[in-house]
Amino acid sequence: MGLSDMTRPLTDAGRAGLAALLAAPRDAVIALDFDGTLAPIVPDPDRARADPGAAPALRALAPRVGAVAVVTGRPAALAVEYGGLAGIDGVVVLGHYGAERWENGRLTAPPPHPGVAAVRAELAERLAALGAPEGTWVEDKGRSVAVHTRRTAEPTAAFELLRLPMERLAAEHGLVVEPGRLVLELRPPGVDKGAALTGLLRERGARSVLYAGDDLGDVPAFAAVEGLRPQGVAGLLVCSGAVGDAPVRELADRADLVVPGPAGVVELLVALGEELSRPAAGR
Ligand SMILES: O=P(O)(O)OC[C@H]1O[C@H](O[C@H]2O[C@H](CO)[C@@H](O)[C@H](O)[C@H]2O)[C@H](O)[C@@H](O)[C@@H]1O
Repeated sequence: MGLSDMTRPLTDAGRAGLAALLAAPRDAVIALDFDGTLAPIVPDPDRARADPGAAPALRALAPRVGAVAVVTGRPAALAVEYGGLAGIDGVVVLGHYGAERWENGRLTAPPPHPGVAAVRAELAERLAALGAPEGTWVEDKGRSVAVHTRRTAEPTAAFELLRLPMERLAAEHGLVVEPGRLVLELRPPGVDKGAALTGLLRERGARSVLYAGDDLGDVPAFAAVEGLRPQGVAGLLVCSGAVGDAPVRELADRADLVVPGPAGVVELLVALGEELSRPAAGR
């Protein structure tokens, strides 16, 4: 297939990022968000699965680059399961915004934050008292709890109704709210995808990075890539423009390339794999 017009960056910085990745792939990290980037958005988070082309594309890329990483708000083990990543050598999964790390079948994680248990105990009563509309659904993620409004009759209105009260509840217990696509996640502070990505890039001595994301939780990773460019790490920022929902404007505006959802991300990954499998000078 090769790099088509759809998979070519539109900015000078993005073209420089892609050129650096192709010239020295072993010095490159390819890092991807999960929901909305590798997996299409669906109403029930338990049913989210990576695009069928994602795992084969990552399997082809992993031996050719410095690292392939999935950087997600999901528990790392769930992203491994829903992504079909278990048997792919060289994939690192940074879960819970970087609090967890899965690599070679091993999960490392800090002890749970006590505020999560406190919020868990109070949440149902608080939501009822706030008049949370029917369809409001709580995802218990172990290290955090996420309040989803996608399945209510008016998801955006429900999200706005709950946003401030959830911020207050989180603060009462030393947590923060991570807003996402029709979801308010109450989670421990001190981690974000920017710090998680930067740590991995430093660990691998990366000289280039491709990062693809679709949601507000990916903004710190975009900012990290932008901040590393002047330090000599070339970066290609890809926005997975959600199919169905409007794309997150902040990401689309900062991206070097916008692709149509997970199918577009997979098309890009496949094209990169093919490009890297061709014999080329210097590789
Ligand atoms: O960092 P990510 O991998 O993008 O995870 C962010 C959140 O994704 C999930 O919620 C989103 O996807 C769901 C399934 O498609 C969708 O129903 C929901 O509306 C989206 O917000 C996940 O459920 C959350 O726990 C993650 O934090």
